[in-house]
Amino acid sequence: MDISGKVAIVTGGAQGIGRAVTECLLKKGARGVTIADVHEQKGQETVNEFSQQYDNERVTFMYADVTLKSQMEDVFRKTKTTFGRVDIFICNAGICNEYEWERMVDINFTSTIRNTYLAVEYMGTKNGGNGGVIIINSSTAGLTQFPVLPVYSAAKSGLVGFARSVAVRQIIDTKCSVRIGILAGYSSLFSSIGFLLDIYVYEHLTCQ
Ligand SMILES: NC(=O)c1ccc[n+]([C@@H]2O[C@H](COP(=O)([O-])OP(=O)(O)OC[C@H]3O[C@@H](n4cnc5c(N)ncnc54)[C@H](O)[C@@H]3O)[C@@H](O)[C@H]2O)c1
Ligand SMILES: CC[C@@H](O)/C=C/C=C\C[C@@H](O)/C=C/C=C/C=C\[C@@H](O)CCCC(=O)O
Repeated sequence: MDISGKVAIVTGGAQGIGRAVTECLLKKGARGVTIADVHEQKGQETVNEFSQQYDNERVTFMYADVTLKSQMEDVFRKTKTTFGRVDIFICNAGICNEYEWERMVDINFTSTIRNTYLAVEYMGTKNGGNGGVIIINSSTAGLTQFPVLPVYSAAKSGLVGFARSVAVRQIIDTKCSVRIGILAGYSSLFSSIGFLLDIYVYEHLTCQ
């Protein structure tokens, strides 16, 4: 995809993968990128750094919790006002915490679906948008079992099922010119998080 002149929203872009994707979009010539994240300090730091490196008119931070519809609506509305359009939605924000599994399902799964529909509403040609691309950040844990992170794995599997089904039916492509894709990355963090998170599963799923 030719990124030049395109406008993107990246959830969870204050740090980690979302930050790297934001930088990649800027390097490839995106006209504007909005980082939507709950980590205000990191978000501002990232924007300050990228503004110096790339051009301060091209990247902006908005405090937004992906689980709150009104805040995400604000993100789409303001991005459109600031940059004139929205072409790319990187649905990346996520947490990994089996102790707070209900919140994890809300952030990693439920909100991703809600915000995908919101993105289609804003980018789709049906409502006067230019069409676009949605990328959902799942995980290899969504393609296979992950014994130490069962709920994380379930939520990420759900995203794969959702994106595949939407893509195969081609509803949003044909009616709205919006394409959907899914990322399923692996990790180099296992040696540290694997041990810590296994404790929860041990406490709750064993009968000893
Ligand atoms: N790191 C990996 O190895 C790996 C591998 C595969 C998939 N993933 C997925 O990639 C995505 C990003 O992972 P990461 O490693 O960069 O994580 P990270 O913790 O470094 O960054 C996640 C970002 O999401 C933000 N965030 C969390 N909850 C939010 C909310 N409710 N609303 C808005 N923003 C919120 C955080 O503030 C943070 O800036 C996640 O969805 C994760 O599941 C990560
Ligand atoms: C959201 C915060 C982020 O930083 C946390 C990421 C947590 C996990 C990374 C995950 O997305 C990748 C998972 C890949 C799993 C693949 C297969 C497993 O079965 C491998 C298990 C390996 C092991 O047990 O050591």
